[in-house]
Amino acid sequence: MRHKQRQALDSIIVTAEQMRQIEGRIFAAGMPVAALMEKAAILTAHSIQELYPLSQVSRVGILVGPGHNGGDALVIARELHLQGYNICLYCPFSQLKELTQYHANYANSLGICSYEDIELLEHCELIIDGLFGFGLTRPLTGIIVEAITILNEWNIPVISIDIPSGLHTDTGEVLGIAIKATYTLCLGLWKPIFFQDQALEYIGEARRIDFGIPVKDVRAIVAKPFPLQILTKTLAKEFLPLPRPLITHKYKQGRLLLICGSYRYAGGAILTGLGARASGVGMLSMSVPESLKPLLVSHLPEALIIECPETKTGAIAGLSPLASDFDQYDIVACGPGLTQEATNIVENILSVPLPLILDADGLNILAQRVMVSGLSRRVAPTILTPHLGEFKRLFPHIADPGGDRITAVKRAAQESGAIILLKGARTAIADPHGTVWLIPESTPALARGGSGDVLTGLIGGLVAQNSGTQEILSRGVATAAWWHAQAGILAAQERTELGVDAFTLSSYLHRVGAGF
Ligand SMILES: NC(=O)C1=CN([C@@H]2O[C@H](COP(=O)(O)OP(=O)(O)OC[C@H]3O[C@@H](n4cnc5c(N)ncnc54)[C@H](O)[C@@H]3O)[C@@H](O)[C@H]2O)[C@@H](O)CC1
Ligand SMILES: Nc1ncnc2c1ncn2[C@@H]1O[C@H](COP(=O)(O)OP(=O)(O)O)[C@@H](O)[C@H]1O
Ligand SMILES: [K+]
Repeated sequence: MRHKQRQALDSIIVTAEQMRQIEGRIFAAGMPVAALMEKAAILTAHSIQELYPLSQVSRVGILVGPGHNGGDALVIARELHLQGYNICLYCPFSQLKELTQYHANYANSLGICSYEDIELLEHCELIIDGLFGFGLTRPLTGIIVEAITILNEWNIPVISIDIPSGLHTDTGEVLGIAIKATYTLCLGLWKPIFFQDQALEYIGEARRIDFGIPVKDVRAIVAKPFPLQILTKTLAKEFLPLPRPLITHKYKQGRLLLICGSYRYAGGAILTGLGARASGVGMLSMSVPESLKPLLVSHLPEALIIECPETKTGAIAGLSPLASDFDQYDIVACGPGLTQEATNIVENILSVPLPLILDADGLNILAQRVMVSGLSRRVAPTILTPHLGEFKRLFPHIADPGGDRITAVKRAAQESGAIILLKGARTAIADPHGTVWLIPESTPALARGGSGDVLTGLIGGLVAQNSGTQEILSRGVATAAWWHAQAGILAAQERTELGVDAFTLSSYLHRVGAGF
């Protein structure tokens, strides 16, 4: 049980303020500050030694800041020195926090040299960045900016302690300038920065150092349901409808209606259908313009393809009676490849009393008609899956979603009453109650036309098999996004990042489940 609770810390994200409060509880309960620093820094030193053993690297430059990030750096400096590494420190600050000053004095007594000129570290084979951690709130200036500018131009691997110095812990914003790390060793608990697109190129590869923060202290500060959560493999596994019940039938395994496609964007409909197919959904129906029916049947023979009357240019003009019998479905997904001509389809579908996913042109039409504010009046939940461009059109007043994406998606969900999935390198999913799910890893191989269509079908098919409260629904959406990203990673490993077209991606989806 306690092991499971510890494991749960893998999926929690805390803000800088929450981290401060958790730390505060530990200190108030009697843990000496120096002892906690020692625990965290010793484990960090071990990780550094694993990554860069003495057999490969001997000259190590360590950047020491004025606060406890600098204190960690000095404990690491001492340990690596004692192990035989050749250490030199860069510390341009005259005032250090008391504990940091003690460690600086001791490092000095061991004969570890310390410089105020960054150029003297140029011949190091590894740099450890302990300038600033989650205590940084104001922009860097002066000599530190110059030092980081020089350092970022060197071709030396950098390990950042806790976070790359110069980044805001919560938003991932660059405060003046920031260190570009090769690895970042996150101390204790994951922070939002690790899931903010704008910070990713500074973080490099991220690892968490679990130095034994008591679960009860985390629980006391971050109440359930946790406001920021990572969709881990364990959580995804719990949600996938595997194994299937022995006694079941197709109508019990989810009934999904996709409304998609046009003469212009016929491929989008196929890809959405293939995403849905991979979800294992029991019964897939697809409403498409009538002239596309033969094409869709040839690609998705198992699906019920419902032909709809079409406009002169080949967009859906209206839903046929079969597609309008909404008792037959558990969920509807609408949008990929519709074109903006299908305005009345989107307007009408909003009044259907079923969970509804809107993507692509579904979103564009929603934005154009300024219908977002009406979503909260829907009797069933709505799921919007915008990329950044679509998000800006839907929520033009929400400040710079390219910056602090986590806050932006949370606000959008709270304002609209919909579940919002904001696509990106780290896709974020927010529900109207304030929970945000983050997808911890993905691949730029997915940045290709059509991969979003596959995602829409996959979400629809998965959620159709396990719909329920809004909480369950948002977790289902997040699980589908995790699944999609994992399939991308798997495909990119085998075929390089250039080999993951959307059709190929859809053919890798089933292999993710097979790996469980
Ligand atoms: N969370 C935890 O439980 C633990 C945290 N530890 C370390 O403590 C760090 C946080 O330490 P602190 O709160 O001391 O903060 P930091 O070490 O992150 O930096 C804050 C210090 O930098 C100064 N400062 C802030 N902005 C500045 C600027 N623009 N220019 C120059 N100086 C500036 C502040 O006056 C303060 O002294 C973490 O990142 C981590 O490395 C560890 O020691 C062990 C345990
Ligand atoms: N740099 C990236 N890293 C990881 N995933 C990405 C990246 N860029 C895009 N993606 C993913 O690819 C998909 C693209 O979707 P979208 O833009 O809707 O494409 P389309 O509409 O052409 O199908 C999303 O799931 C998104 O998260
Ligand atoms: K740092």
